[in-house]
Amino acid sequence: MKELIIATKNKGKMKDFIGLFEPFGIKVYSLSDLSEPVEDIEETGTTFQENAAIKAEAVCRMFNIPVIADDSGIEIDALNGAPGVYSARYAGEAKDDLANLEKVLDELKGVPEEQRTGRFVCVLAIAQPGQKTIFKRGECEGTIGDQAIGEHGFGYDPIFYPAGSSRTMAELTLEEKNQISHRKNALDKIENWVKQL
Ligand SMILES: O=c1[nH]c(=O)c2ncn([C@@H]3O[C@H](COP(=O)(O)OP(=O)(O)OP(=O)(O)O)[C@@H](O)[C@H]3O)c2[nH]1
Ligand SMILES: [Mg+2]
Repeated sequence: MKELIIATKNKGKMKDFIGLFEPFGIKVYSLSDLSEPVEDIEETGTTFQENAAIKAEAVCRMFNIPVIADDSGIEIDALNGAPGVYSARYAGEAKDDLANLEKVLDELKGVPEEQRTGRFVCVLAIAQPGQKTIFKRGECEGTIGDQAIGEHGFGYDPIFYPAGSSRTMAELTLEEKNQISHRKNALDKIENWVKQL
């Protein structure tokens, strides 16, 4: 079976990726799956693209093989695009999914439904030895609810209604999320690269 390293330690992202790469017959490994421990990579960028590049290129240099990184987040229009690039740490360095979504719900208190629009964004970076890094962006439009509903997924999934859906992203099965997500939409754009692996 073909193998690929994803430069992430996020278990929720990895679940998505395992499902997304399975149809290609590719087994994906996160940085937590490797026998050599990889130190946390500091995300010093101010854009998804910068952070995706930092993660993919650092791990590509370590192992000298092609690596994919995902930098992602949720942009909420009524919050001027926040949490955006800072989604993982919105409520503090602990990267606490529940605290993050509660902070968003708090900040959106009193904001009417039609103004609760936003989107998930995913930028994938492919770093390959001796080559320029490639970037592809995927988005998933939707609205933000007023309470957390659903057990699947991670992050802000329990408060995010994909456009046209009466269920939150966390009420969808992994297979359903993987048909419409920002991650799927970004991965579709590198399908040819994935197929030639
Ligand atoms: O509900 C969600 N469903 C998703 O599908 C999703 N994708 C991203 N996010 C949010 O954005 C942060 C990524 O930040 P991020 O790209 O810096 O990753 P991270 O720091 O968690 O892990 P790593 O990949 O850097 O190791 C995550 O923690 C989440 O808060 C999502 N939330
Ligand atoms: Mg991160």
